Amino acid sequence: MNAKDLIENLPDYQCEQNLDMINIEHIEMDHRLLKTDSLFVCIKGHTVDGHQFAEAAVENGATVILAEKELDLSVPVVIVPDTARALAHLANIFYDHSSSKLKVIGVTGTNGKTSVTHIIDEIHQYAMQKTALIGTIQMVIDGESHPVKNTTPDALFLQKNLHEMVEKKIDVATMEVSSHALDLGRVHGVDIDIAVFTNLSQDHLDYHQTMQNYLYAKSLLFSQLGNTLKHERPKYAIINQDDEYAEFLKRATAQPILTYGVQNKASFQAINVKLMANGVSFIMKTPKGNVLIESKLMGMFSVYNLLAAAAAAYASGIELELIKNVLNNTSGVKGRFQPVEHKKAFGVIIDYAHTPDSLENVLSTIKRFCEGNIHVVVGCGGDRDRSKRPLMAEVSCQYADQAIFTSDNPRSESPQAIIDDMVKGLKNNNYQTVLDREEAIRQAIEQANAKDVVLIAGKGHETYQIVGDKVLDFDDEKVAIKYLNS
Ligand SMILES: CC(=O)N[C@H]1[C@@H](OP(=O)(O)OP(=O)(O)OC[C@H]2O[C@@H](n3ccc(=O)[nH]c3=O)[C@H](O)[C@@H]2O)O[C@H](CO)[C@@H](O)[C@@H]1O[C@H](C)C(=O)N[C@@H](C)C(=O)N[C@H](CCC(=O)O)C(=O)O
Ligand SMILES: Nc1ncnc2c1ncn2[C@@H]1O[C@H](COP(=O)(O)OP(=O)(O)OP(=O)(O)O)[C@@H](O)[C@H]1O
Ligand SMILES: N[C@H](CCC[C@H](N)C(=O)O)C(=O)O
Ligand SMILES: [Mg+2]
Repeated sequence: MNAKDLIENLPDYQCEQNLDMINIEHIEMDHRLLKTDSLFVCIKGHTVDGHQFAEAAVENGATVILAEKELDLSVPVVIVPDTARALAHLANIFYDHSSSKLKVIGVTGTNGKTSVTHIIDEIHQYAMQKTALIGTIQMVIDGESHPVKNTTPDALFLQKNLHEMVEKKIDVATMEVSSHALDLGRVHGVDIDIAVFTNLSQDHLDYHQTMQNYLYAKSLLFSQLGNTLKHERPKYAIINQDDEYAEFLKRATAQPILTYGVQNKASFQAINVKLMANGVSFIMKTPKGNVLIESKLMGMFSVYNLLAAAAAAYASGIELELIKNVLNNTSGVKGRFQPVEHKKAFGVIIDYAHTPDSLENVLSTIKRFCEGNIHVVVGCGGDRDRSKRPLMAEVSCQYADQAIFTSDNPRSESPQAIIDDMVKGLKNNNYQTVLDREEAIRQAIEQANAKDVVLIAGKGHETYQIVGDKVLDFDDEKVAIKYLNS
């Protein structure tokens, strides 16, 4: 693409040099990945300032630099007030507004995004549509898996892959939209058709500082719904009517709304809910009549996830009978309330609960059917919201008979200091602290008797432990199996 034609799309830029004869084949924000004929965008990050790589970028093949300040370089420098915003805008144009050429479903909320996106994706696949999925675990394009760094990728990765999806004739892309992504504008320009809200509870206060800021970030998915210049499909907001922030989020959007819930009247409402030891059942009231749902997924939180996915699929035009079939057959996501297969007389469950609310949901679900004692192994991530640490410890001691507090991705923090934060002020004493996660899992399994349940929480599908800068192999399931078989 001609550099001048591309850059002229920006509302506010300065460039002293001539861009007429320059061809842009790639846009890049990481100088290590540069190819020839590239536009390099300097982003001021949380760790480093990308402007410091501009010179190296030119050496690596950049023919135009987009920056927030003047730089003395041998190639033209385009100056804009905000390079991150400009990048999202330009990537959308460079990749030809790809999001407007396929259906995009975005799911936000503190808990349940991965779970709900997977069910929505399954429903569309069952309806014979070609699908893509972007989220915490991976990006999947028509069955092909790609690794991801973030739950919601940066604008460049996102636009590039939406383009790939259009090339591969994907009908519907379902993506998790994190609050960080919304705050940082990673989805600017993405023409989302159906926006889903799961719930809001405490997490990420290291980043957002207050719950108001966190709520505001989440609300951007709804206030930006339908804001893109080019869009052809109708828009829908899908809101959890039982969440305390439902009304705020409904007011954030001007698009049609479908609600779901259990306690309050909603477009998709679960009545006669039965929470059983082997799943849930309920009557799902819908705008097109009632259907009986009998699912293997566990707990009240799964009822909400099933309703959210059903409402989104309905808004997407899928037949109710088909939605029902998938809800009744879905087996959930790896690392989410996942039973470990073994021959002992107690249960072991791996789960990704890493917030006070999700931990409470999972533990209270176990409490409903556990006939023995509940053991929980849990830690809190380093370089993440510190204020959730004592809350997670308190919930653990409140619902479990025995808690073992251990490490979960300590990152740059001292593992002991994280555990100290967890137990500071804790009134209960039904806990131990075991720094080494493998040893913690071993002890929990050793302590379990017949009919007990061991919950290993916080890491779910993760196959690593981040300690300092090192990413070490660690898989809760494999470790549990090792001690269950010994
Ligand atoms: C705080 C945050 O969101 N950070 C994201 C950000 O990293 P950063 O700001 O530290 O970037 P940086 O390293 O300072 O680099 C700045 C610029 O210099 C460039 N650079 C850097 C080094 C170099 O040698 N050359 C170079 O060109 C980089 O490509 C970048 O353009 O940009 C990176 C690239 O897009 C992201 O991967 C990174 O996510 C980090 C890994 C992260 O942990 N993010 C978390 C907080 C996050 O976003 N989480 C949410 C999930 C939350 C949930 O599940 O609810 C998510 O969506 O993943
Ligand atoms: N609707 C829900 N409400 C509360 N807790 C839930 C809900 N759905 C799932 N959970 C719990 O939260 C954990 C994480 O679920 P999931 O991975 O679907 O959430 P997420 O929003 O994608 O999380 P992340 O922000 O880390 O990507 C699950 O393992 C389960 O314990
Ligand atoms: N998306 C969440 C995942 C947390 C998973 C937990 N294992 C941890 O590392 O804290 C985060 O990045 O905060
Ligand atoms: Mg997720």
